Amino acid sequence: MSNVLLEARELHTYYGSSHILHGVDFCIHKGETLGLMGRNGMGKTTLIRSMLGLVKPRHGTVSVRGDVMTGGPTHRIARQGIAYVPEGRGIFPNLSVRENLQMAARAGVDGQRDWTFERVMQTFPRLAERINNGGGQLSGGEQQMLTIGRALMTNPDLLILDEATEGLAPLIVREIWRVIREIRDSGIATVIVDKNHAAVTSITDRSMIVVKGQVVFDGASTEVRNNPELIQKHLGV
Ligand SMILES: Nc1ncnc2c1ncn2[C@@H]1O[C@H](COP(=O)(O)OP(=O)(O)OP(=O)(O)O)[C@@H](O)[C@H]1O
Repeated sequence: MSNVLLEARELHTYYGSSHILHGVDFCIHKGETLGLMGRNGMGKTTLIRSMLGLVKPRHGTVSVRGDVMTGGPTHRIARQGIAYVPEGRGIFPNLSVRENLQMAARAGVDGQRDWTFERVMQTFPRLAERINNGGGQLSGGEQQMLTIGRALMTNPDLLILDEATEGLAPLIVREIWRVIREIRDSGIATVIVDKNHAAVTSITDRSMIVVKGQVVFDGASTEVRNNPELIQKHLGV
């Protein structure tokens, strides 16, 4: 049996008449960690949205565990063990931290319940201290942690993190990287989009670089790390 979790072939996605993705191929396997990199506006988020059924690609196919599911529906793709932490935050501000987490709880595709409320509390001690606070009362960093906690409560096989550290204070950023490492080590496959290419390439097995809606690199993260020219050309500021 193949262990590909999520795969895309030849994706072309448009917003109105703007052609954003130009034939993108993508795949991630069980337990794999993948960095998705590229400068602003190159199409990383659009690629993720195209695979999750949040925007319908005009050409190409998306398959989840080998089943073609191009264009969604998103909830069916999520039920296949794929959790998405979008840029910006997706929590319920009027519910407490506890309620936010508990309402997301479910068993994974294979019935696994590794990520319990207690384990999320252990992973995010800061959230444990705020358990009865409303989601809206949390700092930006705590809200980001709660969003990741909610995703973990679904016991996913794949977690997609889009700019999880964006705009957060250095101390919180460090804590989020620690958590991402812990998630990776627990065996959950992860796709990590982040501007910090040094952090991304040190935590992932594989990296993809997207330039103007096309994949210009797909290979070992160590190859990116050891190639300053590649970094300068496609990722440097
Ligand atoms: N809803 C939308 N309608 C029209 N154009 C959009 C929309 N969302 C994104 N775009 C455009 O599509 C292109 C790709 O955007 P996308 O968000 O996928 O890039 P990105 O690589 O994720 O970069 P960023 O880090 O800035 O999010 C950009 O030119 C952006 O302006």
